[in-house]
Amino acid sequence: MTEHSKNDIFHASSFLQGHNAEYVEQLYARYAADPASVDEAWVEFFRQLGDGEAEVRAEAKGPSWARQSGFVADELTAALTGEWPVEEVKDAGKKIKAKAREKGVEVTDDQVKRAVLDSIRALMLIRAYRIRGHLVADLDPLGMRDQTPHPELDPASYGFSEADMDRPIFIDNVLGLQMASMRQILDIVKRTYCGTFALQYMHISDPEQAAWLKERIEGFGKEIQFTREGRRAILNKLVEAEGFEKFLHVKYMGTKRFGLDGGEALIPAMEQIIKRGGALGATEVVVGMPHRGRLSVLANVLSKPYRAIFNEFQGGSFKPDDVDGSGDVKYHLGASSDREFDGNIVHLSLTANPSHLEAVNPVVLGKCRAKQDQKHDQQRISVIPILLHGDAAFAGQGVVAECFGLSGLKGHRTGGTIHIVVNNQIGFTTAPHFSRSSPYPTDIALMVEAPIFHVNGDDPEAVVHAAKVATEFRQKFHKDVVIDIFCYRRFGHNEGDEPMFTNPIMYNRIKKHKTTLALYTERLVKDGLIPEGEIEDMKAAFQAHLNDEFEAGKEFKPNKADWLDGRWSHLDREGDQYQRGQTAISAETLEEVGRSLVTGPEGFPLHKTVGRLLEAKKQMFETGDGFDWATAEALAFGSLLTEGYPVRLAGQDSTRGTFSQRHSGFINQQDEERYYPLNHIREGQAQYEVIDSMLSEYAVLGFEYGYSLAEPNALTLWEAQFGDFANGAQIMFDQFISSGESKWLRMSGLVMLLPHGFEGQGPEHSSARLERFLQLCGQDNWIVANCSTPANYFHILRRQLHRSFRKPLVLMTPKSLLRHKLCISRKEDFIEGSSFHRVLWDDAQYGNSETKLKPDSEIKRVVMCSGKVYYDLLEERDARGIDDIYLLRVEQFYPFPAISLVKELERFKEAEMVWCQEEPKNQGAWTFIEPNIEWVLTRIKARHNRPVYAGRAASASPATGLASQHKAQQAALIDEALTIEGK
Ligand SMILES: Cc1ncc(C[n+]2csc(CCOP(=O)(O)OP(=O)(O)O)c2C)c(N)n1
Ligand SMILES: [Mg+2]
Repeated sequence: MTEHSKNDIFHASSFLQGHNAEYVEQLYARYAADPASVDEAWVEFFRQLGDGEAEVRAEAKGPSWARQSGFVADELTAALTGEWPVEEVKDAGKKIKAKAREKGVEVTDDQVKRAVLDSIRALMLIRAYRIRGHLVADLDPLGMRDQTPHPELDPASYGFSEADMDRPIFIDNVLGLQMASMRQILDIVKRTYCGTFALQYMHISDPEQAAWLKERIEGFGKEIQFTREGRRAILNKLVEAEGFEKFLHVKYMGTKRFGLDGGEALIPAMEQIIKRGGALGATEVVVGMPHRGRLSVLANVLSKPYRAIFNEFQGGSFKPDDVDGSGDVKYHLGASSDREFDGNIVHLSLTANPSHLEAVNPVVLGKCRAKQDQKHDQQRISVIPILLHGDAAFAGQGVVAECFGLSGLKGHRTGGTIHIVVNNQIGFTTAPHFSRSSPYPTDIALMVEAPIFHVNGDDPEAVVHAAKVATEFRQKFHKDVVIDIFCYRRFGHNEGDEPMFTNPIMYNRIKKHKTTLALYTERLVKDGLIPEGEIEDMKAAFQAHLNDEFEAGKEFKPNKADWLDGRWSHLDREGDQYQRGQTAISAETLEEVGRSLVTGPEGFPLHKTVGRLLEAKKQMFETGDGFDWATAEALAFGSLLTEGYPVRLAGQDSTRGTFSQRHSGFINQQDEERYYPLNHIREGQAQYEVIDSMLSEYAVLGFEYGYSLAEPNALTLWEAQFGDFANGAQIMFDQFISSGESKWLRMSGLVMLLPHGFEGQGPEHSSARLERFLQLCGQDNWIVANCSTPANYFHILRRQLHRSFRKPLVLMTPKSLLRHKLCISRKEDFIEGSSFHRVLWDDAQYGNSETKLKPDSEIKRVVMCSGKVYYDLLEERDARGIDDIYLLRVEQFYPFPAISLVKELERFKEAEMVWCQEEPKNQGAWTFIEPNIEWVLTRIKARHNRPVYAGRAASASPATGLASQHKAQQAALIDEALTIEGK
């Protein structure tokens, strides 16, 4: 083939993707004129016609493409395989004619050509429907969607006029038929792809998945069919969904409930997922959802008693009176229950969430992952996550994309989420063309090649069918699926809102539009399934039931808060925050963990530097001294593992550690296999999982928080690459981690490791914004700490699991201290007799410093500080030979160690009190700690009853980017802290 013709074909192929019929003509003409020059062109051509991307990419040669595309002429196939000498190809027409003649039919050249063209064009049209049929499908109950006919779906674009509609066309079993007329073909593809059920799947490159979906919906006998009972069940659910909202509308007119009116088909769809999921191995479903329809889901899917909901409307609480907690509005609350379908029991839970749309998604996924891990379910079919979304939020909130990003990753996958978009075609007051750039709100799901079922919410059977196929797909392929329920919102955004201000055209239509239930009833009456009038009895019976529940709601009292059930039953929410917990380990355990840390498998090809690190570690264990930060961490992890507590650490590059300090997986330098020493401590130990996470903070932190909500008996940690980046996950800190227990009575023992410290790396690699976390402290909601020794880090980690309650731990972690010669601990600091210290004494007091301090009564100044700056102060004080300044470290900021400080500062009643920090004055601990220290000083009646500040001046940015400026500032603040005026 000449270069010239290759180019031609290349261009022609790209035309073909636009289904350019002219190209077909050209190719045919070229073939007829000179078969030898176009044999490869045919190959290209068939490739273009192949069903699905996979075939396009397949390396198989011509015949398979030809067959898959349903091409007609055996002769052409043979030509491509070389079974036929190419010269004979031009006789193909003659052969066809001869074959026809044998059957007594005379066929002209034109007829041969037309038959070939018909086949090719028909297949092109069928493929176009598979790809784009959904664009013109009957999805919008309001009929407002742009329905401009699409040229690729128009038979005329392929040369078929009305006169060509009825002759038979060979389509080689595509659509399940050997032959079909264009009229029949159109009928089938329109019913399959353009009805009230429209599957978008041609973006899926996995051939098995695409073929499964196609098989499931395409061809004869694949129409949506429900049994009588199935249809009645749908009707019943619609009666409940509509009746519940109507009841609330009457009883609590104008009270916010974010009604589902217009999207009622959601309820039978969820039922179907639970039912089908249960039949396919699920025993648990975890749901996350926004405000819209939440009360209906609680009542009609999770079976929360109607009376409990009515009681909340009447001002009642969701929790017993004797339980503390600030509570939350009723449309944010979680719930759980067991449902049974066909003998399969499925436990359902709805995760509590804040207003922040979509923020709950990663939390739900983390919970599911924990539950799957507890069931040792590698396939992840036993627990299904369902996430519900509004159309505007799904398109707009970035965390949605982040969660799709997590969906296929080893450390974060959950076997596929079933997403349901309640696509009411509006977000508050904003119409879709203002709120997204893509045709559908679901287009974000294309990124993971999830199948997307677009369905018309006024055809509940289509919706339930989609739910069924979606669930089957998820259980089979363990992958995300999306159901996009096109519907509408009958009233305003909430019940006090007037939609006519902003959307009069839509709302004028809605006013005239019958409800989903009314339309479905008409359909069932028409089909003779229910007698006319019966629906009124059904509705009345349901309203009567609600009335009884309403009365019962007046007296309803929640008798039990459920936060300490199951895996939490050994815990106590009111535990004393001063508990130390048994955090020391035995010398034997220390040795045992140590052995695993320094030994890889025989002959394991380690990186040279890692080998040296292991040698250094060996030294630590041999001498019982010099334990560094990373080793202390590994000791904490390892000892917990031996006690049966799994450890799960996720963060960017966490296996190695951002600062090359952790190396908790040994990497085989030949094949990159990973060996995790912490998983080889002893038989029967718990598992260590370290995850190099996706480059996200928001979703990954949310996921780990979710994990910790479902698993109190594991150490779950999230690590920021640098503490600064944690602010990308601010919603998680504000809305969930700091306040979740108070709002929703849900404890979490999550640990957040945030590298922090001013080492001259510039504005973005210095500060973890300690001040933000301190500002959120209240009601013992979490622990905020900044440890300065490896051993204290070890103890605070272990303490997470060795107290009778769980609290999130926000930990500033070091960078330069990872390798600081003074930042080391000794064996005694880990074993019996040791524990966590909220405040730490001056090293001179331990004899760890060259300075011999004067007696307490002669100490002139106490410099209090936290974290890395302590070592700067220590080194400088010792260098200057100062002996009347005492350095006191605050290791835990919150809960504030008031009792410990009273005890320590009482020793220095006459001394000046200084708070020294590296952070600018408007940042760091200063504004938090100043009043706290003042309280302590007043309490002990100290001479100086307010602390003095020594640190950087207030600043817009956390740190300077100029190394010289950093040095000067750092030297100045140390000097300020260590200089006593008038001395
Ligand atoms: C992150 C966030 N931004 C803004 C809001 C305020 N808000 C609440 S509902 C809503 C509209 C949501 O529209 P959509 O997602 O389509 O759900 P619908 O209410 O239509 O069911 C907005 C903007 C919010 N709750 N969360
Ligand atoms: Mg909406």
